[in-house]
Amino acid sequence: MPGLTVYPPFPEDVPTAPLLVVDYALIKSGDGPEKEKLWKAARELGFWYLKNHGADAEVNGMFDMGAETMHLPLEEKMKYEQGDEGGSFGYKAAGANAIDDKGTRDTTEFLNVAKDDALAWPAVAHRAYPAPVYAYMEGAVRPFTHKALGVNLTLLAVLSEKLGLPEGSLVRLHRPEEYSADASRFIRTTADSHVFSEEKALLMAHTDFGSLSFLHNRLGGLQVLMPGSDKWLYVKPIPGHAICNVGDALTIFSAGILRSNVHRVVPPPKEQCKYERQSLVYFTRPEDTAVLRPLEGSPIIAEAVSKGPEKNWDTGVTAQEWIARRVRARRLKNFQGGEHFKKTIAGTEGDAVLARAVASTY
Ligand SMILES: O=C(O)CCC(=O)C(=O)O
Ligand SMILES: [Fe+2]
Repeated sequence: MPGLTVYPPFPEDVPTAPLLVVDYALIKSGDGPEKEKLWKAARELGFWYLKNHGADAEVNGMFDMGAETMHLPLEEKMKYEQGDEGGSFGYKAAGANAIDDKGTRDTTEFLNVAKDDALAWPAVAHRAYPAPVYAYMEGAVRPFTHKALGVNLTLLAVLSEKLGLPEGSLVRLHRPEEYSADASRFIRTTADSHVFSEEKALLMAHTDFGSLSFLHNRLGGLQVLMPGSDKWLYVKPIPGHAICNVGDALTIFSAGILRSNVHRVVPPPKEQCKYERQSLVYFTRPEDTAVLRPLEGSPIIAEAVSKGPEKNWDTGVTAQEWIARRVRARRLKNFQGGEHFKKTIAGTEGDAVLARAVASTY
């Protein structure tokens, strides 16, 4: 069973990013200092560890589901490919995406299972998935979706309060029963594509499109671009600790107060690179129809808007449009040269930061 693989430990002599550790049990009990820690992490690095999240069993079930799916013949997985039109649910084959402005093919495959399909099952909300998704639906996919929703909505409520928004503002933009691009993603790169090199990104430098990501890593490879620098640092996986991060939508809703930080995935460090890398993430994204612009009713957001008039945070697009554009831009079939790629893929990080991040990768 995949869950039984024993990996070499993350090397001790590799520098790592200083993520704060937030205790979800304390957050749930309303602990003031812990909420303050989350607030600090979400503004400064935009990444933090989350312990005591209570989803370990569901995460393990999802790794089993994902491994079974990935071991299906390519021909079978291709029946569920996400396509080139900007839809992100379903399977994405290795090589379907560009990872840089030269149009280099990626080597990462993944499967995105929509929250809407998990919650609607046995009815279908959006589409069909490979058989293991259904075999694990009751045992892992639905329970993981529920746990991830619970965690992320709880964190959103705290961030909403800290932003000084009217009660429930952020949670109301993420109602589980409304359609959204929320999804559980299982990611795999095989060991033969891991030549240990920080120059070879498995997942290009990017920011996440949505609101909050709830990530589970067993091997290293994830790196964050340290704010205000050109320095990439590994995020060390810690058993039982999720890695959480802020995505573009929260940056826009808060007029830049919350940080959607640039990150990437490179081959796992040292001995770890001999192993297939698998990871699991739940993306919480705003409801499809939510318009991405700073939220009303918070004095500090209003102040951030007035202080930064050079940055127009009002995108004028819905969450659905924002995500579809960025997904579409990555597909190699839609590649129309470097300038077009950089323009269509851009998130909230600003052209200069992304250009620097991409340039320093390749
Ligand atoms: O695999 C990982 O560690 C990170 C994945 C990621 O950043 C993403 O899918 O957006
Ligand atoms: Fe990401």
